[in-house]
Amino acid sequence: MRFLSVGECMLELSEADGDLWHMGIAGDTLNTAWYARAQLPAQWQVEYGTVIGRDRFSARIPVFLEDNGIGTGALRFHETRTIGLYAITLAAGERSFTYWRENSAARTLADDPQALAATMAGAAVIHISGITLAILSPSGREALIGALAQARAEGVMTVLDPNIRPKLWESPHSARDWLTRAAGAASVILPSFDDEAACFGDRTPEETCARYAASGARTVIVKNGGAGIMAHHAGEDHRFDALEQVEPVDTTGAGDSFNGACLAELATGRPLARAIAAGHDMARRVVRHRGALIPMADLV
Ligand SMILES: O=C(O)C(=O)C[C@H](O)[C@H](O)CO
Repeated sequence: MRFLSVGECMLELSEADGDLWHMGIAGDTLNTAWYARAQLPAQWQVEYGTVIGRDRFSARIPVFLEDNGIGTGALRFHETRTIGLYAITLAAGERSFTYWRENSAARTLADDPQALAATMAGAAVIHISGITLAILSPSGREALIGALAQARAEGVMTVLDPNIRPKLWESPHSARDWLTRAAGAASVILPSFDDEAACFGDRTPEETCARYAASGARTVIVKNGGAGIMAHHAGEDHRFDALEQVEPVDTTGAGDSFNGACLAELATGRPLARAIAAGHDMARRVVRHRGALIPMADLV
């Protein structure tokens, strides 16, 4: 069984001490693959699909993936571009990002629809995010949504986390339009309420859940920063209580880690409540750690 996550991973700078910064590798879809790897049984293959360059910084990516049990069969190469970079700044544990990624190799990941389809062939789960869409050209977005819709029609679990980053979209209108189209190709949608409220004007998690359920997804789980979760699954609505809150050190990757653990449980046929509990447990660990990724050795 193959779990494939497609998007952009970057060099990640997180503050260490004054002018010293720690360099890691992260990116929302990679983060989700990472936590899915930690949660899935060993017989599952987890792969990360992106485009990287031929330079030394890009060369770190396949080594990093392989060292951590993530397959590189879906990696492709751009001859002249390189990978992007982002830095995390923190205010009372809440993160914000600065990006240097305008011309990254990953922006070309859907330029060749045949190569994209070959990457996706044979996967049981395909995960993308709103960031994957936001970085693409309009024709790349069309190609990616088309490939996802095709996979869904063939019975693949197709997953969208809208993960809305206003800085990456041309306009709020464009974000709403493309995300609504992508939602129509997803069987599982994992939005975060605060992002959706800001972009779509949803007043409650119930509204977010109903809007995405109307696009035809089998499963919608509305993350809410550890507060109560609203979900829709197999035609029914469900509410899950808030869990005990933890004091965050850095919230980077919280939603992605929730996705990874939760999807691992759903993909292996576990009940919704167990999948949500696994997602929460993972996210509570991640917010107590600096940067998006807890070392794999500490997870498995
Ligand atoms: O913002 C992005 O594009 C990133 O992928 C950086 C972070 O790792 C991600 O946003 C966390 O969800």
